[in-house]
Amino acid sequence: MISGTGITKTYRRRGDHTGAQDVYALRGVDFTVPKGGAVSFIGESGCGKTTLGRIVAGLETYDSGDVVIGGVPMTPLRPRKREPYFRRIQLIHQDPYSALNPNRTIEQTLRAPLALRARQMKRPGSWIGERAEELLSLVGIDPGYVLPRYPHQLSGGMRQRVVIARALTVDPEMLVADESVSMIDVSMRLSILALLKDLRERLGVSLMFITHDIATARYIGADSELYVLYRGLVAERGPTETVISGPVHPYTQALLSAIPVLHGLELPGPDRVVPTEALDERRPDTGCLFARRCPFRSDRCVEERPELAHCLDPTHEHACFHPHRRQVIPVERFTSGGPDANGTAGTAVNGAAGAAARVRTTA
Ligand SMILES: Nc1ncnc2c1ncn2[C@@H]1O[C@H](COP(=O)(O)OP(=O)(O)OP(=O)(O)O)[C@@H](O)[C@H]1O
Repeated sequence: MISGTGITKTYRRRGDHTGAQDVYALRGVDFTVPKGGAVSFIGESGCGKTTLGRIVAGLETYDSGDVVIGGVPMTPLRPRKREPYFRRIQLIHQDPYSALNPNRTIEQTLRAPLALRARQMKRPGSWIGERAEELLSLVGIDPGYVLPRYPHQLSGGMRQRVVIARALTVDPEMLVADESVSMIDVSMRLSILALLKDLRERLGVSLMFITHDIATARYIGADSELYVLYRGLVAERGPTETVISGPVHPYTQALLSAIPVLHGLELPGPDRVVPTEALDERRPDTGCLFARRCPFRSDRCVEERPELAHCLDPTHEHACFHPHRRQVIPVERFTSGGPDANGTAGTAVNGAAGAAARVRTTA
C-alpha cells in the first residue's frame, strides 16, 4: 500500500512586480492507493495533480506531510535510503518522445535498467535480453521490430508502450500515469489505457492515474477510487462510480457539467457556477477555496475551511458545508448523434463519460 498524509508543497518564486510569490500547489492532501488498486486524481489545470504525482514518484520534494510506502514513512529517511522505496513507484510521462533518449535504440534503453536489475537479482547476463523481449511482448509490441530501432522510428503509441516496458524493468509496485495518453494519437489512446488496465490485472501493479478527463478515470477500473482535486486540496473522494453518479461537491458537479456530452446540472445549472477563474495560487486564502465560484456560498464558507466529511456512504467524502446530492442519469447514446471530434477511439473513451450524461437534483 502507498499512502500520503497531509502533503503540502509551496513553490517559492522570486517576486515579480507584485512582490513575493509563493505558489500553493498542494495544501494538505491525504490519499491511499491499496496494493493492486487504482486511484485517479482529476481536476483542472494547476490544481496540483502533476506535483502530487512527482512527489509520490520521489521526483519532487514536499514541505510537510509524508509519503508512506509499504508501511515505511519516507520523511525521516535520508534521500539515499528513500531511493529503493521510490524505485518501486514509476512515473509514466505524458510525452513518450521526450521520455526516451533519441540517441539510444530501444534495446539500449531497456538494457541499462535491466543490467542493474540482473545484478540485484543475481541473474546471468543472458537474462537481460530475454527479459527485454518478455517485457516488450507484455506491452504488446514485437521485440524483433522494436529493439534495434530509435524512438523517432516508432509511432507515438509504440513509444508509449516502450516507456511502460522500461517502467516495468524494475518490477514496480505502482505506476503513476500522468496524462499518459494526452499526447498520443487519439486512435491509440484506448489501447494504451486498456494496456494499463491489463497490467494491473496481470501483474497486480497499482495504478495512480492523473488526468483532467473524467472518462479516462472511469475507464481505468470499476473498482477504482476517484479524488477530485481543487487548488491543492481534495474536494471530494470516493469510489469512482459513486462520485460520478452522485457528485456532492459543487466543484465536482461543475466538472461533470463541463463534459461536452453532458446536459449540465439542472439546478443550479452550470451558468450559476462561475466556470473559470484566473487562479492566483499566491494568495493564502481562508475559507473554502471554491467559495468565490460557488452558487451555494454562505458566510461560513468564506470564513472557515471545510474538512473532508463522510456522505451517507462512509467511503464517499466531500469538503463542503452545503453538499447537494445529485444523481447522474445514465444514457445509452450520445444525443448529438455520431462520433465526436476525437474520432473512433475518442468516442469509445468519451462514451464512458457519455454514460454520465444527465445530472438531476435528488435532494
Ligand atoms: N517548478 C515550479 N515552479 C513554480 N511553480 C510551479 C512549478 N511547478 C508547478 N507550479 C505551480 O504549481 C501549481 C500546480 O501545478 P501542477 O503542474 O502540479 O498542476 P496540474 O494540476 O498538474 O496542472 P496541469 O494539468 O496543467 O499539468 C500551478 O499553479 C503551477 O503553476
